[in-house]
Amino acid sequence: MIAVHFGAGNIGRGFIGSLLYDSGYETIFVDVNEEIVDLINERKEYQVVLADQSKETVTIKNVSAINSMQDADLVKKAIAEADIVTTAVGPNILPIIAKSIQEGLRLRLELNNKTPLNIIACENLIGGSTLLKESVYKSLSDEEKEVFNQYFAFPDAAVDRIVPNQVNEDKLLVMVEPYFEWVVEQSKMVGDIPQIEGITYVEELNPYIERKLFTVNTGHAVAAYLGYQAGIQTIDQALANEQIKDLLEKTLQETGLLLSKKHSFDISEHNSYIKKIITRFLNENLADDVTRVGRGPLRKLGPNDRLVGPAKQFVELVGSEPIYLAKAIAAALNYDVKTDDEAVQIQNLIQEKGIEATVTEVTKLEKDSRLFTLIVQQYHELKNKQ
Ligand SMILES: NC(=O)C1=CN([C@@H]2O[C@H](COP(=O)(O)OP(=O)(O)OC[C@H]3O[C@@H](n4cnc5c(N)ncnc54)[C@H](O)[C@@H]3O)[C@@H](O)[C@H]2O)C=CC1
Ligand SMILES: O=P(O)(O)OC[C@H]1O[C@](O)(CO)[C@@H](O)[C@@H]1O
Repeated sequence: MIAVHFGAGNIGRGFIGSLLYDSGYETIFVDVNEEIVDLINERKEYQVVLADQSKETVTIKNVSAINSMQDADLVKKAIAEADIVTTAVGPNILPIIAKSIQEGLRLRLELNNKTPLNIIACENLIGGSTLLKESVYKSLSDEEKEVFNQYFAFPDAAVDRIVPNQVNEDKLLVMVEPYFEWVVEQSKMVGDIPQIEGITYVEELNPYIERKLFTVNTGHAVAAYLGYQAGIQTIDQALANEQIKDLLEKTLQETGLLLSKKHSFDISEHNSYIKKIITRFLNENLADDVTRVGRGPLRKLGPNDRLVGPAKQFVELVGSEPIYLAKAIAAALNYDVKTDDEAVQIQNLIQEKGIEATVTEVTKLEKDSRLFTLIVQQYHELKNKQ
């Protein structure tokens, strides 16, 4: 069985690649990083180390890699023969890889490979595979769309495993947290369901992806932005700060209230989920940099992402003001890491147009709506304290 996986980075090698190997797949990574591609092809294996006291190490074999900048034809051929295609490249890269995927799927049909194929985007966003599908389908004729619909599917997924920036001498080795969760929407799949150890198949993904994005990723973002503001370097150190931990817990109470209302989650079960996540953040073996977790604030402040997404729904469903989410949004707006292009863009916007126009542009919230006003107010409060 062949898996083609786009993105041989932290999640690609440390999570998806590892589960594919455990399940008997030969994995062909597709990446643009020449050094990583060459190393994978040279060694045909790499190691994954658990970030706990055991430091258990597993060797992932049956791997090779293609440099999509140099060997576009090989990528197409690999897709034409694949049994599954997965991605972990980052949401902004999905439209870029869509062209290779489209060409690979076309070649597959030309070669008369009629085996149904599922393409799963393993990214931190709601509807990642759906977004990829839209990009792949953009330039197809109506006739081609029909044929594609018959043989190919793009089931959405939620992936959860913390894999920090790697600082190892061995460039292929990845240190990962022991915990992982990979949930895939079975109702949107075609053909036989891939037997991959570790995937949980569900009929409807929305409750799972919202639970994960609005708890793990919201909580992580709060720790990152408040940690950065306090001059703290890593997530575990941010949580050692009582004030930050308290604000994080209060923010997750807000998202928890919303989630339990919307998806009828049992409150005490959800509180245990929150506790478990906070314990994961406290893992000092990860030494997870606040600037990795806070990266891309423009995306993270998007209308449906981990901060503004739950804040909007909180106003609608709970009917009161999500004060702690608003504080986190204000901290994200104030995140000014010079090496992060999106943080620089936000700071330039604030400089040029002011905070109100920036909130409108970045969050797409209606000006002077209840949430908009709350965020602007929290931003001014934060600036007054600095
Ligand atoms: N690191 C983590 O803990 C988690 C990350 N994710 C998600 O997984 C995705 C990947 O994140 P990471 O692995 O951390 O990032 P990463 O930066 O380690 O890996 C991304 C990889 O994609 C490659 N890439 C970039 N452009 C490409 C292109 N055009 N074609 C093929 N490959 C390309 C990069 O060279 C890199 O190797 C993101 O969407 C992230 O939100 C999800 C859960 C956990
Ligand atoms: O990968 P993103 O979306 O930039 O955000 C970082 C987040 O993703 C993770 O890497 C994994 O869920 C978390 O560590 C963090 O919440």
